[in-house]
Amino acid sequence: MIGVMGAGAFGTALAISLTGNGPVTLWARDRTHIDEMRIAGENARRLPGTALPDTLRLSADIDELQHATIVLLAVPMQKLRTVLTEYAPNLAGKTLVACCKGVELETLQGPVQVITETVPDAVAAILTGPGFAHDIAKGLPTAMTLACADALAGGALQDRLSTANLRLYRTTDTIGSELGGALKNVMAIACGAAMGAGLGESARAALMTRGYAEMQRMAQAVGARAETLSGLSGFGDLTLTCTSEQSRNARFGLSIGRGEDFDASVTVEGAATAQAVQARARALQIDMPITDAVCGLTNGQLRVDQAMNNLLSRPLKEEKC
Ligand SMILES: NC(=O)C1=CN([C@@H]2O[C@H](COP(=O)(O)OP(=O)(O)OC[C@H]3O[C@@H](n4cnc5c(N)ncnc54)[C@H](O)[C@@H]3O)[C@@H](O)[C@H]2O)C=CC1
Ligand SMILES: O=C(CO)COP(=O)(O)O
Repeated sequence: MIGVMGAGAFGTALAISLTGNGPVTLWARDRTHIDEMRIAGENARRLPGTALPDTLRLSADIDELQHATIVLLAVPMQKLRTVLTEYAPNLAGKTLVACCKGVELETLQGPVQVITETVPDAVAAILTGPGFAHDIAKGLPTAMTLACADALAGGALQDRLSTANLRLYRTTDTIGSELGGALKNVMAIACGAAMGAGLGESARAALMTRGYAEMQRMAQAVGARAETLSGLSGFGDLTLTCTSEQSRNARFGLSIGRGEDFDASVTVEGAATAQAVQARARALQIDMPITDAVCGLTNGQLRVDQAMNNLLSRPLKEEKC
């Protein structure tokens, strides 16, 4: 049995998709939400419009994941440690697959390291890459990355979690995979802000490309493989997120560019991640000007015109990572 913790958009979409492979239990901490989903036959709060399969088990009782060998962790990055710490006794010895994208603000760690610290005897993996919850829930064709440092366990997970429409590629590079997914959200905020402020598609292409150079710089400084960043979890997800208004990070950026308010209850991973990455980049003396710009935009210290001016007035340089 596969367990999914977190009945948000992504957890629900993965749970729907995986029911074709065998028994799945979707767990949420909020019993009222579970009852609502049982009555409505859909997750109206987070994934309206897609029916939940009859075979999908819904539960607010963590003991129902007792027989799950694999548990997907589909909660926001900044909540991952709290959830894992609370339920560590229930999760010991299982294969835990992070489905979140980001860097923890307090520790500057990614999801795999957070799993390893909180549930030391678990096998830790991450599922990341270009895929919107709504697309996956509808069964549209999607390809993503499954990263696990243990190659054997990663191969087994790839088999268990791939479906007819969700094609997983495996890697042992967990650091590169999680950084790609975390950093693309920062770049999506930058791209959204540029589009919202009317700076144009050429500016967006420049931000995506130089943003990708920043992603490569940071990833390689912390031991990731360059090829991982050029794959689905890096370049693939950067492309999707920076060019689609389905992305909440891009929409958040758009609202900044347009000077509009944004619903604070929407999960936007890139804002906290930008601050965490900036702190890590400073400690490692890595130049990340677009990340700096996003920090300034999201903490209200910079307007879009000031942020763009900072980027444009940097010394001219040779094009490289
Ligand atoms: N929505 C999407 O298209 C995709 C999302 N992701 C990633 O998945 C992660 C989750 O995102 P979504 O599901 O979209 O967000 P969401 O906002 O739809 O859902 C988050 C869920 O986490 C639950 N949650 C929050 N704190 C919790 C806690 N302490 N204990 C238990 N549950 C808690 C919330 O109740 C909510 O149901 C993010 O890191 C996101 O980047 C990755 C790929 C696609
Ligand atoms: O990560 C995603 C698609 O791969 C979803 O992006 P948002 O979190 O910006 O909506």
